[in-house]
Amino acid sequence: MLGSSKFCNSNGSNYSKRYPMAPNPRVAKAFRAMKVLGISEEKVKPILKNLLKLYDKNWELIEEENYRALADAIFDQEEAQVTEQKKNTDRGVMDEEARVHEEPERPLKRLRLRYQEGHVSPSVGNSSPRLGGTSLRQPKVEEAELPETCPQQQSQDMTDLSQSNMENVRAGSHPLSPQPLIRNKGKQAVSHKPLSIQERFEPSQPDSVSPPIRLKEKGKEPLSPQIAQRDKRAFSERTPHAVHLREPNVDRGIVLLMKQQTHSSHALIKPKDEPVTDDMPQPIAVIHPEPLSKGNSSNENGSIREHDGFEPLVSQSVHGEDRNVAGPASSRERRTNCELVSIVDKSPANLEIASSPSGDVKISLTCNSALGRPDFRMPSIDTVLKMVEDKCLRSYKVLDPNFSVMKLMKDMCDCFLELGTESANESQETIDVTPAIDLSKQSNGLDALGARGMTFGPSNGSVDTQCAAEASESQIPRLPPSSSGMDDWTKANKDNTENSCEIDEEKEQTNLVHANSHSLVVVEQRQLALHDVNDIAKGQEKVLISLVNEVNNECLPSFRYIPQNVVFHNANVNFSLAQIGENCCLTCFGNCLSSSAPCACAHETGGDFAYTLEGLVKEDFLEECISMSRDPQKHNLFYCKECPLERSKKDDIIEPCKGHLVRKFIKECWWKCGCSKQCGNRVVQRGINCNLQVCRIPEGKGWGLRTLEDLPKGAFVCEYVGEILTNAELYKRISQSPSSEEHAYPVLLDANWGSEGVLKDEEALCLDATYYGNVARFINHRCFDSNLVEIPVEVETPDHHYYHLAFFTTRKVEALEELTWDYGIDFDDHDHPVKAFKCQCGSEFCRNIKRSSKRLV
Ligand SMILES: C[S@@+](CC[C@H](N)C(=O)[O-])C[C@H]1O[C@@H](n2cnc3c(N)ncnc32)[C@H](O)[C@@H]1O
Repeated sequence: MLGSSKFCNSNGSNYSKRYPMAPNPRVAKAFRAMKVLGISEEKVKPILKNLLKLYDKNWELIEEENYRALADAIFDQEEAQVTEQKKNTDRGVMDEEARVHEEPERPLKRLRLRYQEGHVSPSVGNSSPRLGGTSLRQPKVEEAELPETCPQQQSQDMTDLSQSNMENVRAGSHPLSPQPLIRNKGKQAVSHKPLSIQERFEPSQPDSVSPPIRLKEKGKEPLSPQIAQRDKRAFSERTPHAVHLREPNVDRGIVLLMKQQTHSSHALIKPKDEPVTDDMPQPIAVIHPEPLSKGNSSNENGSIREHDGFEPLVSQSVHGEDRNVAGPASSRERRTNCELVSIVDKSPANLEIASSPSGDVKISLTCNSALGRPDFRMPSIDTVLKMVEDKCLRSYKVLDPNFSVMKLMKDMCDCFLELGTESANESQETIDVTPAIDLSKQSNGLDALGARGMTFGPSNGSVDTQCAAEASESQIPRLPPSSSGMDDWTKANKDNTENSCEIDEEKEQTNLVHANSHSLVVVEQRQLALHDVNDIAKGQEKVLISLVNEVNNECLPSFRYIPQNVVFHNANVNFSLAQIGENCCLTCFGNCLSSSAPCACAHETGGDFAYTLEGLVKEDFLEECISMSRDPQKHNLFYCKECPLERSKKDDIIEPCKGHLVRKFIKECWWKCGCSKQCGNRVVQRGINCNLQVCRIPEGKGWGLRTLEDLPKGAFVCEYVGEILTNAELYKRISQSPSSEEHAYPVLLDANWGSEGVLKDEEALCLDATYYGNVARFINHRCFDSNLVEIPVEVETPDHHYYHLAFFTTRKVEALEELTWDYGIDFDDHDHPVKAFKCQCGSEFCRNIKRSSKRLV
């Protein structure tokens, strides 16, 4: 309940008397709030009235931050009166600095200071004299750190200004001549008129001494019409110099602006018109992490806070000794000559760094009400702030005599540009997977172009220490536990454009984790990428892989192109590199294929190499592989005692193993061998070498892959690349997938299961190219007489749990022929987690058709 005293003004008069009607409770509350600050009702009333008028009765603006606007307006008026009085008594104008120090802090001011202190970045805050730190020193400003000019960008910026801001400009406009602008990370100084350091930092004239930058008091200026006008003028001074730098493809901007030196005849560029307001720190940087759509400068209440762009929510000033390189101590009050200015209506959040050459620094973050807008993406500001904090602020010891505001500003711009660049790259590129073992970097590695290897490696500490360092030199792509591919994948919105078929992806981000043997995990945020019709691999392969659709308007399914396998989190692909050394052909030399005695790698293929000198798979080896594929029953089938596949189904009763082919492996030489990187026993690891094209297949098979050149029999085409998963992981994935048809891209790595006892779940691996894959994910199935055959290829490890699955031609293939392989599907197995499709392979031996006709009969 409200006591009567709360309704009394300082004179004891009662509201009910003053207001015959019941007093507006908001008015009463305002009076009460001011009373707490020791301000009488009498004083409050006229100002409140004015404010209500000014804010068009928008009480929220008056009430916010505990009636800050009201209190500020009252203090401003008081200040104006005091100044007037002082003038009248002919005591001269007191320097504002002195006044600030002499004035006891009024209650609200103290409150505000505390508030501001609490929000200041720690590094700067710590240096604050208020917080017991030492004074900031005069920053050393180097010529090289001074910014460039860019008149075009100025004009660009002008067009970027919102209508309301333009009105501000018009209201108090005093256009200034073009100023040097910060560009190109602020490194080089390019001005219309080259200026010497002296010109930039000549001492101020005594009468132009401005007060030291003090804590910015939000809401202080624009509360009275005059003050509002002053703020407009301040804005007008800035806008002509604002430059809105935009990163290509990045919807964010940095607005850079040179602040004109206004007080001194030795100013950087002499002002012709308006002086700069003395009492506000001059922002040197305002970062716009995410500009919003044009033309909306209102906050959610529909009101426009014109000054928000210049008045930081948080700020800190630190006073320092004078360390001016070019002038005496009096120059401490001068301001730095450059600033970055926000365009309020476009930016939901601004980061400002303001300083004076005397070392006063203000860092502020302003978040306006645009935060609630759907197009506002908060993570970016977090990222920006964190980066700025880490890279700039923490690394700056502001007490360091070498501290330079210009350097700080430059670093900050660098951070921001870096972020912008990263973002631009993200939006353009497909996934960038660093090979786990970058063979090209090894001492006797492969040729730079061709060197490839599997991208898995030690991750659970089971790696021999001798080799761990080698392995950990590069990162091992692993998918994070949280990323189940399917879970993380957002189906792309499809958008057809005239000459391209692009995935207009949602802003979904998927993580790819690179882990190394030290379990260092780096999570990379990647956005889905557009497919480039000229090269869906986007330069990740040695050759371009183009894309055409001459059949319909459909676009490629959403996936990320990876040139090498990546490890999904549970897959156990650890192996001991040391073991490889033991059996490896350390003594081989040059090209193993032309050596008189085959090296140890040939043991795997019966003492003879699988490749010809031309790099083709030898006829007999190839034919055996083809035969295995076409007629598995004629070959060695292995039946597990307890099949990991059946186990993965998680049925109550584990069904008997259906059998696995015991396949023939090719073992390639690699960097541990003594041979050269041109050794002919290195084929698959060199990657795709022929001209391939992803194209739409008319016969209802969706997309397919074709060759654009004639290929001889036994030629390597590509390997099947995807995520390395355990079968358990795959089954889980499939069961969680809305449609098993979506999951049409797994292949089992069971070629060596027969040589094992009971396989552990984590040893039963497969490749899934649904979400991450290479060009092989487009190869369609053909029963029996396909023109490709898959051959297991061992490169890095004798551990046959993991291997490369490589495709070689089964015959001569002509240019433009579709490439196919026999998936080995049993079309009668309705128990299989991946639903079989209705085969359209067109082969006269189609197993699907046969079965249908049998049934009909
Ligand atoms: C590895 S993908 C091949 C690329 C796929 N066509 C696409 O558009 O992305 C396998 C899927 O392609 C389709 N497919 C492959 N071979 C097929 C065939 N012979 N007949 C019908 N559909 C086939 C099936 O939908 C199958 O699940």
